Amino acid sequence: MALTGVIDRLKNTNLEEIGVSFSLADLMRDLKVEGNNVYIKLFSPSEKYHEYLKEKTEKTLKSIGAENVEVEFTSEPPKQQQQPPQPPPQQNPFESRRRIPGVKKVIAVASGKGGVGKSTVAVNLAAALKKKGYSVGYLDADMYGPSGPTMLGAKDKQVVATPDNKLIAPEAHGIKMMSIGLLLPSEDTPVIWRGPVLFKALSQFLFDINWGEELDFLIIDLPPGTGDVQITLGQTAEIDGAVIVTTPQDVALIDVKKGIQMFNEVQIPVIGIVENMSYFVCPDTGKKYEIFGKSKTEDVAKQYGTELLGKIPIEPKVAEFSDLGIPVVLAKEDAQSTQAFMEVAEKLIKKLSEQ
Ligand SMILES: Nc1ncnc2c1ncn2[C@@H]1O[C@H](COP(=O)(O)OP(=O)(O)OP(=O)(O)O)[C@@H](O)[C@H]1O
Repeated sequence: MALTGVIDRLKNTNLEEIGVSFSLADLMRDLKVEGNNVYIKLFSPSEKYHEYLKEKTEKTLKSIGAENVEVEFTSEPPKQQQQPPQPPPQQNPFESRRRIPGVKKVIAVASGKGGVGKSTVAVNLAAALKKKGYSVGYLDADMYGPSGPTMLGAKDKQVVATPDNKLIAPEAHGIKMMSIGLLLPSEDTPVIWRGPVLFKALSQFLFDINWGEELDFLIIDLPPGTGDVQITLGQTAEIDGAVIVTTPQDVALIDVKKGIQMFNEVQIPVIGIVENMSYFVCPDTGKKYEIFGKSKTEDVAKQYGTELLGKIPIEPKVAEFSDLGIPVVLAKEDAQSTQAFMEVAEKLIKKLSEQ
Protein backbone atom coordinates (compact mmCIF):
# COMPACT_ATOMS: atom_id res chain seq x y z
CA MET A 1 0.00 0.00 0.00
CA ALA A 2 1.30 3.45 -0.89
CA LEU A 3 1.63 5.99 1.91
CA THR A 4 0.22 8.78 -0.29
CA GLY A 5 -2.84 6.68 -1.14
CA VAL A 6 -3.50 6.12 2.56
CA ILE A 7 -3.17 9.83 3.33
CA ASP A 8 -5.44 10.80 0.45
CA ARG A 9 -8.04 8.37 1.65
CA LEU A 10 -7.87 9.73 5.21
CA LYS A 11 -8.23 13.27 3.86
CA ASN A 12 -11.42 12.25 2.09
CA THR A 13 -12.97 10.65 5.13
CA ASN A 14 -15.13 13.19 6.86
CA LEU A 15 -16.43 12.86 10.40
CA GLU A 16 -19.77 14.54 9.91
CA GLU A 17 -21.52 11.82 11.90
CA ILE A 18 -20.09 13.24 15.10
CA GLY A 19 -20.81 16.76 14.00
CA VAL A 20 -17.31 17.96 13.11
CA SER A 21 -16.17 19.49 9.85
CA PHE A 22 -12.72 17.98 9.58
CA SER A 23 -11.38 14.69 8.20
CA LEU A 24 -9.53 11.72 9.68
CA ALA A 25 -6.32 13.15 8.23
CA ASP A 26 -6.73 16.23 10.41
CA LEU A 27 -6.58 14.05 13.52
CA MET A 28 -3.57 12.04 12.32
CA ARG A 29 -0.47 12.44 14.48
CA ASP A 30 1.56 9.45 13.24
CA LEU A 31 1.32 6.99 10.37
CA LYS A 32 3.34 3.94 9.40
CA VAL A 33 2.60 1.72 6.42
CA GLU A 34 4.41 -1.61 6.08
CA GLY A 35 3.07 -3.70 3.25
CA ASN A 36 -0.64 -3.98 3.98
CA ASN A 37 -0.25 -3.23 7.67
CA VAL A 38 -1.05 0.26 8.86
CA TYR A 39 -0.27 1.86 12.22
CA ILE A 40 -1.98 5.18 12.86
CA LYS A 41 -2.04 7.48 15.86
CA LEU A 42 -5.02 9.82 16.13
CA PHE A 43 -5.46 12.89 18.25
CA SER A 44 -8.61 12.55 20.35
CA PRO A 45 -8.72 13.91 23.88
CA SER A 46 -12.13 12.41 24.60
CA GLU A 47 -12.47 8.66 25.03
CA LYS A 48 -16.08 9.05 24.07
CA TYR A 49 -15.13 9.05 20.40
CA HIS A 50 -12.39 6.41 20.45
CA GLU A 51 -14.56 3.51 19.44
CA TYR A 52 -16.18 5.46 16.64
CA LEU A 53 -12.83 6.72 15.29
CA LYS A 54 -11.24 3.27 15.53
CA GLU A 55 -14.06 1.63 13.58
CA LYS A 56 -14.13 4.43 11.02
CA THR A 57 -10.37 4.23 10.45
CA GLU A 58 -10.33 0.44 10.16
CA LYS A 59 -13.24 0.44 7.74
CA THR A 60 -11.72 3.20 5.63
CA LEU A 61 -8.27 1.65 5.38
CA LYS A 62 -9.53 -1.88 4.85
CA SER A 63 -11.58 -0.59 1.92
CA ILE A 64 -8.31 0.30 0.15
CA GLY A 65 -6.58 -2.99 0.90
CA ALA A 66 -5.17 -2.76 4.43
CA GLU A 67 -5.11 -6.11 6.25
CA ASN A 68 -4.14 -5.08 9.75
CA VAL A 69 -4.96 -1.64 11.07
CA GLU A 70 -3.60 -0.62 14.44
CA VAL A 71 -5.16 2.54 15.86
CA GLU A 72 -3.74 4.38 18.82
CA PHE A 73 -4.95 7.59 20.43
CA THR A 74 -3.19 10.52 21.95
CA SER A 75 -4.55 13.45 23.86
CA GLU A 76 -1.38 15.49 23.59
CA PRO A 77 -1.79 18.65 21.58
CA PRO A 78 0.42 18.77 18.50
CA LYS A 79 3.61 20.77 18.84
CA GLN A 80 3.61 24.27 17.35
CA GLN A 81 -0.11 24.10 16.63
CA GLN A 82 -2.06 26.23 19.04
CA GLN A 83 -5.48 24.70 18.96
CA PRO A 84 -5.72 21.10 17.79
CA PRO A 85 -9.02 20.16 16.18
CA GLN A 86 -11.27 18.83 18.90
CA PRO A 87 -13.50 16.02 17.71
CA PRO A 88 -16.29 16.24 20.27
CA PRO A 89 -17.96 19.63 19.87
CA GLN A 90 -21.25 18.29 21.20
CA GLN A 91 -21.27 20.77 24.05
CA ASN A 92 -23.68 20.84 26.90
CA PRO A 93 -25.88 23.83 25.89
CA PHE A 94 -25.99 24.98 29.54
CA GLU A 95 -22.24 25.00 30.01
CA SER A 96 -21.85 28.62 28.95
CA ARG A 97 -24.41 29.96 31.44
CA ARG A 98 -23.26 33.03 33.32
CA ARG A 99 -24.37 34.64 36.53
CA ILE A 100 -26.16 37.96 36.11
CA PRO A 101 -23.70 40.52 37.43
CA GLY A 102 -24.55 42.49 40.57
CA VAL A 103 -27.29 40.11 41.75
CA LYS A 104 -27.26 37.54 44.54
CA LYS A 105 -30.41 35.55 43.75
CA VAL A 106 -32.24 35.44 40.43
CA ILE A 107 -35.85 34.30 40.33
CA ALA A 108 -37.86 33.84 37.16
CA VAL A 109 -41.62 34.26 37.38
CA ALA A 110 -43.41 32.31 34.67
CA SER A 111 -46.84 31.08 33.67
CA GLY A 112 -47.89 28.34 31.32
CA LYS A 113 -50.72 30.50 30.04
CA GLY A 114 -51.42 34.22 29.50
CA GLY A 115 -53.61 36.35 31.72
CA VAL A 116 -53.27 34.38 34.97
CA GLY A 117 -51.68 37.33 36.78
CA LYS A 118 -48.00 36.49 36.30
CA SER A 119 -46.88 40.11 36.09
CA THR A 120 -49.06 41.04 39.06
CA VAL A 121 -47.42 38.29 41.09
CA ALA A 122 -43.91 39.21 39.86
CA VAL A 123 -44.32 42.90 40.73
CA ASN A 124 -45.91 42.19 44.11
CA LEU A 125 -43.26 39.62 44.99
CA ALA A 126 -40.62 42.21 44.20
CA ALA A 127 -42.52 44.68 46.40
CA ALA A 128 -42.91 42.13 49.22
CA LEU A 129 -39.16 41.41 49.22
CA LYS A 130 -38.49 45.16 49.19
CA LYS A 131 -40.85 45.59 52.13
CA LYS A 132 -38.88 42.98 54.01
CA GLY A 133 -35.82 45.17 53.64
CA TYR A 134 -34.01 43.53 50.74
CA SER A 135 -32.60 45.35 47.74
CA VAL A 136 -34.66 44.22 44.80
CA GLY A 137 -34.67 44.51 41.02
CA TYR A 138 -37.49 43.71 38.60
CA LEU A 139 -36.69 42.80 35.02
CA ASP A 140 -39.67 42.74 32.70
CA ALA A 141 -38.58 40.18 30.11
CA ASP A 142 -42.09 39.86 28.73
CA MET A 143 -40.76 41.00 25.37
CA TYR A 144 -44.15 40.69 23.67
CA GLY A 145 -46.41 42.42 26.22
CA PRO A 146 -44.44 44.33 28.84
CA SER A 147 -46.75 45.49 31.62
CA GLY A 148 -44.11 46.15 34.28
CA PRO A 149 -43.84 49.93 33.66
CA THR A 150 -47.60 50.37 34.11
CA MET A 151 -47.78 48.22 37.22
CA LEU A 152 -44.87 50.05 38.83
CA GLY A 153 -46.02 53.50 37.70
CA ALA A 154 -42.80 53.86 35.75
CA LYS A 155 -44.01 54.51 32.21
CA ASP A 156 -42.29 57.89 32.08
CA LYS A 157 -38.94 56.77 33.44
CA GLN A 158 -36.03 57.57 31.18
CA VAL A 159 -33.35 54.99 30.57
CA VAL A 160 -29.83 56.29 30.18
CA ALA A 161 -26.69 54.35 29.42
CA THR A 162 -23.26 54.48 31.05
CA PRO A 163 -20.21 55.23 28.83
CA ASP A 164 -19.58 51.47 28.66
CA ASN A 165 -23.10 50.94 27.29
CA LYS A 166 -24.77 49.55 30.37
CA LEU A 167 -28.40 50.58 30.79
CA ILE A 168 -28.96 52.25 34.14
CA ALA A 169 -32.02 50.76 35.83
CA PRO A 170 -34.42 53.47 37.03
CA GLU A 171 -36.15 53.07 40.37
CA ALA A 172 -39.84 52.86 41.17
CA HIS A 173 -41.11 52.47 44.74
CA GLY A 174 -37.56 51.65 45.79
CA ILE A 175 -37.37 48.78 43.28
CA LYS A 176 -34.76 48.94 40.51
CA MET A 177 -36.49 48.06 37.29
CA MET A 178 -35.98 47.56 33.58
CA SER A 179 -38.47 46.73 30.86
CA ILE A 180 -38.47 46.60 27.09
CA GLY A 181 -41.53 48.83 27.50
CA LEU A 182 -39.24 51.68 28.61
CA LEU A 183 -37.22 51.44 25.42
CA LEU A 184 -40.01 51.32 22.86
CA PRO A 185 -41.15 54.54 21.16
CA SER A 186 -44.76 54.10 22.29
CA GLU A 187 -46.81 51.74 24.41
CA ASP A 188 -48.76 50.62 21.38
CA THR A 189 -45.73 49.67 19.32
CA PRO A 190 -46.11 45.99 18.50
CA VAL A 191 -42.88 44.11 18.91
CA ILE A 192 -42.07 41.40 16.44
CA TRP A 193 -38.89 39.69 17.48
CA ARG A 194 -36.89 37.63 15.05
CA GLY A 195 -34.77 34.92 16.69
CA PRO A 196 -31.29 36.54 16.66
CA VAL A 197 -32.62 40.00 17.54
CA LEU A 198 -34.57 38.58 20.46
CA PHE A 199 -31.50 36.69 21.62
CA LYS A 200 -29.36 39.85 21.46
CA ALA A 201 -31.91 42.05 23.21
CA LEU A 202 -32.48 39.48 25.92
CA SER A 203 -28.75 38.98 26.45
CA GLN A 204 -28.35 42.74 26.84
CA PHE A 205 -31.22 42.74 29.27
CA LEU A 206 -29.68 40.01 31.31
CA PHE A 207 -26.08 41.06 31.37
CA ASP A 208 -25.77 44.74 30.46
CA ILE A 209 -27.87 46.46 33.06
CA ASN A 210 -26.37 48.55 35.78
CA TRP A 211 -28.50 47.74 38.84
CA GLY A 212 -26.64 50.15 41.09
CA GLU A 213 -25.82 48.61 44.47
CA GLU A 214 -25.77 44.83 44.60
CA LEU A 215 -29.27 43.36 44.51
CA ASP A 216 -30.35 40.69 46.96
CA PHE A 217 -33.03 39.54 44.53
CA LEU A 218 -33.76 40.03 40.86
CA ILE A 219 -37.26 39.05 39.78
CA ILE A 220 -37.51 38.28 36.08
CA ASP A 221 -41.01 38.52 34.64
CA LEU A 222 -41.12 36.11 31.69
CA PRO A 223 -43.58 36.06 28.80
CA PRO A 224 -46.35 33.47 29.20
CA GLY A 225 -45.84 30.01 27.78
CA THR A 226 -42.80 27.97 26.93
CA GLY A 227 -41.02 29.76 24.11
CA ASP A 228 -37.77 31.25 22.91
CA VAL A 229 -37.29 33.62 25.84
CA GLN A 230 -37.46 30.81 28.40
CA ILE A 231 -35.06 28.63 26.43
CA THR A 232 -32.61 31.49 25.82
CA LEU A 233 -32.75 32.34 29.49
CA GLY A 234 -32.02 28.76 30.45
CA GLN A 235 -29.07 28.57 28.11
CA THR A 236 -27.46 31.91 28.89
CA ALA A 237 -28.10 32.81 32.51
CA GLU A 238 -27.81 31.05 35.85
CA ILE A 239 -31.27 31.27 37.39
CA ASP A 240 -31.64 30.24 41.01
CA GLY A 241 -35.24 29.21 40.65
CA ALA A 242 -38.54 29.61 38.85
CA VAL A 243 -41.93 30.42 40.33
CA ILE A 244 -44.88 29.34 38.22
CA VAL A 245 -48.10 31.31 38.45
CA THR A 246 -51.42 29.72 37.69
CA THR A 247 -55.12 30.09 38.32
CA PRO A 248 -57.06 27.15 39.76
CA GLN A 249 -58.84 26.04 36.57
CA ASP A 250 -57.86 22.72 35.00
CA VAL A 251 -56.96 24.40 31.69
CA ALA A 252 -54.38 26.54 33.44
CA LEU A 253 -53.01 23.58 35.38
CA ILE A 254 -52.37 21.63 32.18
CA ASP A 255 -50.06 24.45 31.14
CA VAL A 256 -48.39 24.45 34.56
CA LYS A 257 -47.31 20.87 33.91
CA LYS A 258 -45.84 21.92 30.56
CA GLY A 259 -44.08 24.81 32.30
CA ILE A 260 -42.53 22.55 34.94
CA GLN A 261 -41.35 20.12 32.27
CA MET A 262 -39.80 22.97 30.29
CA PHE A 263 -37.91 24.27 33.32
CA ASN A 264 -36.67 20.76 34.01
CA GLU A 265 -35.43 20.57 30.44
CA VAL A 266 -33.59 23.88 30.65
CA GLN A 267 -32.29 22.87 34.08
CA ILE A 268 -33.81 25.70 36.09
CA PRO A 269 -35.08 24.51 39.50
CA VAL A 270 -38.78 25.11 40.08
CA ILE A 271 -39.14 26.69 43.53
CA GLY A 272 -42.90 26.38 43.61
CA ILE A 273 -46.30 27.37 42.30
CA VAL A 274 -48.34 30.45 43.20
CA GLU A 275 -52.06 30.07 42.70
CA ASN A 276 -53.54 33.44 41.81
CA MET A 277 -57.23 34.38 41.79
CA SER A 278 -57.71 31.43 44.12
CA TYR A 279 -60.80 32.56 45.92
CA PHE A 280 -62.93 35.58 46.61
CA VAL A 281 -63.88 36.82 50.05
CA CYS A 282 -67.17 38.65 50.03
CA PRO A 283 -66.52 42.00 51.75
CA ASP A 284 -70.06 42.12 53.17
CA THR A 285 -70.19 38.66 54.73
CA GLY A 286 -66.53 37.62 54.90
CA LYS A 287 -67.55 34.36 53.24
CA LYS A 288 -64.95 32.69 51.07
CA TYR A 289 -65.92 31.54 47.57
CA GLU A 290 -63.79 29.30 45.38
CA ILE A 291 -65.09 30.80 42.17
CA PHE A 292 -63.22 28.46 39.87
CA GLY A 293 -64.08 25.33 41.84
CA LYS A 294 -61.92 23.27 44.15
CA SER A 295 -58.26 23.79 43.50
CA LYS A 296 -56.04 20.92 42.38
CA THR A 297 -52.86 22.97 42.32
CA GLU A 298 -51.47 21.36 45.47
CA ASP A 299 -51.89 17.89 43.93
CA VAL A 300 -50.14 18.98 40.75
CA ALA A 301 -47.32 20.52 42.77
CA LYS A 302 -46.84 17.27 44.70
CA GLN A 303 -47.05 15.18 41.56
CA TYR A 304 -44.21 17.19 40.04
CA GLY A 305 -42.07 17.29 43.16
CA THR A 306 -42.58 20.94 43.93
CA GLU A 307 -44.80 22.87 46.34
CA LEU A 308 -47.61 25.37 46.47
CA LEU A 309 -46.07 28.61 47.73
CA GLY A 310 -49.35 30.31 48.36
CA LYS A 311 -52.83 31.25 47.22
CA ILE A 312 -53.64 34.84 46.29
CA PRO A 313 -57.31 35.88 46.44
CA ILE A 314 -59.13 37.78 43.75
CA GLU A 315 -59.39 41.23 45.17
CA PRO A 316 -60.48 44.28 43.18
CA LYS A 317 -57.79 46.34 44.97
CA VAL A 318 -55.07 44.28 43.31
CA ALA A 319 -56.17 45.39 39.85
CA GLU A 320 -57.07 48.94 40.93
CA PHE A 321 -53.69 49.68 42.48
CA SER A 322 -51.95 47.91 39.65
CA ASP A 323 -53.61 50.26 37.16
CA LEU A 324 -52.55 53.20 39.35
CA GLY A 325 -48.96 51.99 39.21
CA ILE A 326 -48.56 50.89 42.84
CA PRO A 327 -48.27 47.23 43.83
CA VAL A 328 -51.04 46.39 46.31
CA VAL A 329 -48.40 45.11 48.74
CA LEU A 330 -47.06 48.65 49.06
CA ALA A 331 -50.41 50.43 48.75
CA LYS A 332 -52.62 48.51 51.15
CA GLU A 333 -50.99 46.78 54.08
CA ASP A 334 -54.22 45.21 55.38
CA ALA A 335 -55.41 43.80 52.07
CA GLN A 336 -55.81 40.01 52.07
CA SER A 337 -53.76 39.78 48.91
CA THR A 338 -50.95 41.72 50.61
CA GLN A 339 -50.85 39.16 53.42
CA ALA A 340 -50.82 36.35 50.88
CA PHE A 341 -47.99 37.92 48.84
CA MET A 342 -45.93 38.47 52.01
CA GLU A 343 -46.33 34.81 52.93
CA VAL A 344 -45.27 33.72 49.46
CA ALA A 345 -42.17 35.94 49.73
CA GLU A 346 -41.30 34.34 53.08
CA LYS A 347 -41.63 30.83 51.68
CA LEU A 348 -39.56 31.83 48.70
CA ILE A 349 -36.74 33.15 50.87
CA LYS A 350 -36.85 30.01 52.99
CA LYS A 351 -36.70 27.71 49.98
CA LEU A 352 -33.85 29.65 48.40
CA SER A 353 -31.88 29.52 51.63
CA GLU A 354 -32.23 25.73 51.67
CA GLN A 355 -30.79 25.37 48.15
N1 LIG B 1 -55.37 38.52 42.50
C1 LIG B 1 -55.92 39.38 41.65
N2 LIG B 1 -57.06 40.04 41.97
C2 LIG B 1 -57.62 40.91 41.10
N3 LIG B 1 -57.13 41.20 39.90
C3 LIG B 1 -56.00 40.57 39.52
C4 LIG B 1 -55.34 39.64 40.37
N4 LIG B 1 -54.25 39.18 39.71
C5 LIG B 1 -54.23 39.80 38.52
N5 LIG B 1 -55.28 40.62 38.39
C6 LIG B 1 -55.59 41.46 37.23
O1 LIG B 1 -55.69 40.58 36.11
C7 LIG B 1 -55.18 41.20 34.94
C8 LIG B 1 -54.09 40.32 34.33
O2 LIG B 1 -52.99 40.28 35.20
P1 LIG B 1 -51.50 40.27 34.67
O3 LIG B 1 -51.28 41.31 33.63
O4 LIG B 1 -50.64 40.26 35.86
O5 LIG B 1 -51.49 38.85 33.97
P2 LIG B 1 -50.32 38.16 33.14
O6 LIG B 1 -50.47 36.71 33.40
O7 LIG B 1 -49.03 38.77 33.47
O8 LIG B 1 -50.73 38.54 31.71
P3 LIG B 1 -49.89 38.39 30.33
O9 LIG B 1 -50.26 37.06 29.84
O10 LIG B 1 -50.46 39.50 29.51
O11 LIG B 1 -48.45 38.55 30.64
C9 LIG B 1 -54.66 42.56 35.38
O12 LIG B 1 -55.64 43.51 35.12
C10 LIG B 1 -54.47 42.42 36.87
O13 LIG B 1 -54.61 43.63 37.57
